[in-house]
Amino acid sequence: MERQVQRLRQAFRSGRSRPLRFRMQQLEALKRMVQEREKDILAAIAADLSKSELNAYSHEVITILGEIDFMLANLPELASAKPAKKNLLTMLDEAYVQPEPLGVVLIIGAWNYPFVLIMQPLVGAIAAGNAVIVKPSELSENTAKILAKLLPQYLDQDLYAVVNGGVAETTELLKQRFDHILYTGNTAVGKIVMEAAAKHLTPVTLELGGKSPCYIDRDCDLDIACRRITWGKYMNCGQTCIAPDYVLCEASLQDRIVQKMKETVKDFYGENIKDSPDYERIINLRHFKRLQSLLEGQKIAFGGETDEVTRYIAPTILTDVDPNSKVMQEEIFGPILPIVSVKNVDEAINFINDREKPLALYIFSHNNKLIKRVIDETSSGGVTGNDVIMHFTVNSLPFGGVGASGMGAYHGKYSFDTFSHQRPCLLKGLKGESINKLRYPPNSQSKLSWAKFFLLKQFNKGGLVMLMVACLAVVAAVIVKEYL
Ligand SMILES: NC(=O)c1ccc[n+]([C@@H]2O[C@H](COP(=O)([O-])OP(=O)(O)OC[C@H]3O[C@@H](n4cnc5c(N)ncnc54)[C@H](O)[C@@H]3O)[C@@H](O)[C@H]2O)c1
Ligand SMILES: CCCCCCCCCCCCCCCC=O
Repeated sequence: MERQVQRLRQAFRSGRSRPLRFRMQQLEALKRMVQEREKDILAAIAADLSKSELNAYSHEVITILGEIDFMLANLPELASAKPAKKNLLTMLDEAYVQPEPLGVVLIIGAWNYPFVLIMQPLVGAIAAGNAVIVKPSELSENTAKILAKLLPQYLDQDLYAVVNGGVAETTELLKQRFDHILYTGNTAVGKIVMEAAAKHLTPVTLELGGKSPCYIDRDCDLDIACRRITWGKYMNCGQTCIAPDYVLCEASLQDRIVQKMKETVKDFYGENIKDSPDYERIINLRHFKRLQSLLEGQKIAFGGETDEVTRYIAPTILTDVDPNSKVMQEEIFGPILPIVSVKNVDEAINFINDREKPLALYIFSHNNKLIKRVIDETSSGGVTGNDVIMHFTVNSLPFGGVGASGMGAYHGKYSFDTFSHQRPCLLKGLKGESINKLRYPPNSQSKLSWAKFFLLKQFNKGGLVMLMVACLAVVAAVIVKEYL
């Protein structure tokens, strides 16, 4: 591992990853890879997640092509130096912010969207000019293999590497020094990553999880709300970081919600859900049994059927759920939707604020003021109003968590910024030395007054005129002294 990281560091030190043209070429190659090897990529995702190739495309590939196109269109501007406002002392100088690559970065992906969760950060890391090691999840082994096979065929092999493996290999990798680590996965491992990074003062982006609440107001279109919640909850068999984890609503709405979601499930997946190509399966037996245990002691209003052989769990809704029951103590990350009754939106807000900050928050209401109030009085990684999941698809929005659901963000411009150092640059001339006497010792009250005047810029309109006059006098004096 150490030799591999050193090799990438040497390649980074060569400066080859910095020229804009090179970065664009690598991104264009990545796009070619996705397009030319689409069938292999879809087959790998499908095999890992028991997913149709249509869903593999719409859940993962489409996002990556969109991200690459965004970066190709915007990279020249993103990577350009940004002129900065100056103060009176530096008004004759050049001040700007220069984005620069961080160095060698590590991207650790998770199994539930195995292609997106490696490729989307990779696009940003390449765009920012870094060398990159990606470590796909060992649980989505087919996607991990295809990435290890294809990326070296399309990308510069000295600057971009794939390391496959599980806990042992990831642990070894985390002993190395990186210039940034973007980790996607559960909170417990997020702490391990952060602890390892701390040893090298490596900044981290932690894309974690949590229980994303979905509040349904009594004043809302229940048909549309239930259709959208059903889509986001049971997509990928509920194994989505920002899936609505549980519903909060007044008790009087519960039965109608169940009925409408039941009808929508039938509409989406047909009479025999098991036969639907659009309904996936649980990733492994460990998660299957974990999810089965969450059903124990619960009132199953809909679904609940399971098949261990195929790791099938039916779209399931639980009603009258006790907030202290097991299903409400951990991220569900499966096709089980608990409904917890609250008296009103005040109680919903308190319920949300009494728990860890979630990765996402959803509110359904006709009342936009209520939606904005819930947003203002709670916190979450992100929000979608009157829908679920969709904030993930807007790459002008930063995607990330807060508190226990993560730190940092990426997507679009935010990926570029995450993998860049925004370097402040001030270029001064060698003239105008007389003004610098203000800061040289010996200090004095007069110098201090001038310093306040030049640096604090606290003056009223009248002072503005005085300022202009004073500036002109100073500039004239400098010109006379320095140039004549
Ligand atoms: N915020 C996001 O963008 C996002 C996206 C997907 C998933 N998630 C969250 O991720 C979680 C599901 O992912 P998961 O954790 O089951 O995925 P996972 O099991 O694939 O693990 C994620 C990565 O961590 C590594 N890993 C696992 N255990 C480790 C250890 N002890 N030491 C070092 N590395 C280790 C794995 O090799 C893998 O690459 C959920 O909480 C979900 O909400 C978040
Ligand atoms: C024609 C409309 C197509 C809409 C496609 C919507 C795709 C949603 C993709 C969601 C991916 C969520 C990944 C979240 C990562 C956490 O698990």
